[in-house]
Amino acid sequence: MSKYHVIIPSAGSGARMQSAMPKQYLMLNGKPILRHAIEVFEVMHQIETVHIVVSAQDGYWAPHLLDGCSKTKVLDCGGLTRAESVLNGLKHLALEADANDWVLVHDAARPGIDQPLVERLFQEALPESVGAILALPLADTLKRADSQQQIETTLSREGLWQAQTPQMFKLALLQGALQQSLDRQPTDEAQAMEWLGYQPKLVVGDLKNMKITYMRDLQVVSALMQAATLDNQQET
Ligand SMILES: Nc1ccn([C@@H]2O[C@H](COP(=O)(O)OP(=O)(O)OP(=O)(O)O)[C@@H](O)[C@H]2O)c(=O)n1
Ligand SMILES: C[C@](O)(CO)[C@H](O)COP(=O)(O)O
Repeated sequence: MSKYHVIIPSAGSGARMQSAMPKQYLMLNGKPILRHAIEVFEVMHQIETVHIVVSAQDGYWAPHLLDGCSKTKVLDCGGLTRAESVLNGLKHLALEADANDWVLVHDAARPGIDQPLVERLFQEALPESVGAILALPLADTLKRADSQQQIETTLSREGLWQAQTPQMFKLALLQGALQQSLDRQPTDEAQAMEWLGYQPKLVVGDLKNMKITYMRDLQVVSALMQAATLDNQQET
């Protein structure tokens, strides 16, 4: 029976956020951003291990960030790119997990993940599928800008999705794909798999699982997460 492991890339500098510290350490709804995802995976019985990959240099990691966690370990093997951080985490995981285990890669900068979304990924990543990612079909019209930031053309949004995470693949397959494509800097795990000719499944995610990239995203994600919590409380 395949097991499920999680790698949380959390070694970025958050340059686009322009905050005093890397964005994954900023407080959101009462806890550091990186803590939200850790707590979701910690309580899921399907998840065997969680490894959070941090930068050995960022100086913000502190052991208390894993208080109360029993299956999460920190790896200070963050790389220069997200793909490198993920690959370094996979190399460590490969020392203790089976090649055929599933690994879910989830951005620390996506605190809005929740258990139903992860279980949707499990259910819809068909057994014969090579893997799957959470994603959202594009809702807005797409424009391409020229160098003057004027509209050059309108692009069809037919069939276009915005990738989210987790992105779930078999451990050895993903490690090999990232190893082979590192110099091409895949923007996500799925792209490394696509370059090998695979077609991972797209599973509908949620707006609250958006990536915190810019300062303005903090309020949006905070509000979406609080609204979801209220909805859950009203349903119970
Ligand atoms: N060398 C890197 C770069 C990014 N990440 C992680 O990958 C996730 C998504 O990346 P992104 O939003 O681009 O984060 P940053 O690279 O920190 O942001 P920026 O591009 O604005 O610097 C984040 O959780 C980030 O910490 C990582 O582990 N290692
Ligand atoms: C993996 C990802 O979050 C999917 O949308 C995205 O590719 C990360 O990109 P970033 O530039 O590292 O934020």
